[in-house]
Amino acid sequence: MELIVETHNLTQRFGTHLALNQVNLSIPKGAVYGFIGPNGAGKTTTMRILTTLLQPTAGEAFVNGISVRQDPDAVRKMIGFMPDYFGVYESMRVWEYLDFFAHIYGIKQPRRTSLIQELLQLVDLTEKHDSYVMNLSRGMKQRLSLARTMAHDPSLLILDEPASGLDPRARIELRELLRELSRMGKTIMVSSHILSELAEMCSHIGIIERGTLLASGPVEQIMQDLRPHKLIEVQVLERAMPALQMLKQLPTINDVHLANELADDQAGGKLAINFSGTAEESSAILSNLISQGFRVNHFAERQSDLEEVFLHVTQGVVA
Ligand SMILES: Nc1ncnc2c1ncn2[C@@H]1O[C@H](COP(=O)(O)OP(=O)(O)OP(=O)(O)O)[C@@H](O)[C@H]1O
Repeated sequence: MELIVETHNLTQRFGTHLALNQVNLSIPKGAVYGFIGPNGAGKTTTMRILTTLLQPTAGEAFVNGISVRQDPDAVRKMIGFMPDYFGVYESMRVWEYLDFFAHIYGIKQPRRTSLIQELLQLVDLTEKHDSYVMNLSRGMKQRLSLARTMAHDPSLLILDEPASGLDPRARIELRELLRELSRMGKTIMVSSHILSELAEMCSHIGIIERGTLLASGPVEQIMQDLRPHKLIEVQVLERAMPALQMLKQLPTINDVHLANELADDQAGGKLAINFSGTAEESSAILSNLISQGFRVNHFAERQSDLEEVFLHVTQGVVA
């Protein structure tokens, strides 16, 4: 597994306050890495170090194997950073805003003009080419800001709380955009203090609290490690009671109960399975039901699981 971000005992002090405490991050190339923690956990501080805006007190951070301390210029070329504030560009037109940043990145004409068209198309703002930034919605501003971070074609995007303050539609649009960027081969590190904002779009997550990295890795693995007990919901079209009896016999199941009242023994219904096995074992439960003639029309792990992992790991303490 090739890593694009690696930190070794990364530590940051502000006076006597320990904002990061020996953080060891590993982000594989191509990952969508959700960096999650409550307010004040140290997310922005980590991102500022990775983007070379802040020198760490101790420890090391590498991007594509290059040290942020030793060669910050090379690191900057590989990173697109979207901070959690937009900045004061309200009286610029959309194209001027992108032109300004592309110019700073050293992109010459006529390439700059075509690049602006490409970036606007990517973030679905082509029609806003001549609009003033101040007239854009918050979601549009976020997408424009994201377009800006892409101007020099970086391989790593670091996005600080991009979904904060967005309405549900804008959030979905942002999620789609991040998926598209991921398909284009970008590695994305994205922070939030709300896990559900990130849960569906991340391949990996890191959970940080009070400067300490509590867990980090592929989403599935974190779920497996931190919340061995899962809840599987099953719905059968009929014979819920016999299905319950059958499931009780399976050795991989800790407990199973009916999740709704049944009209009679032959009625269909919902079952809730408490289970701590692997994905293969959960698939075997489904095979068992089907091979014994039960007609299953729903079989799923409960969606709130990741949220529970987060609550379980963090204590919700604000530093
Ligand atoms: N320049 C600074 N000087 C002093 N303290 C700082 C500075 N920057 C951050 N801190 C402190 O370090 C801790 C971590 O802050 P950081 O901004 O990294 O948290 P965060 O996880 O990004 O939180 P949020 O979700 O609120 O943005 C906080 O206690 C914060 O007050």
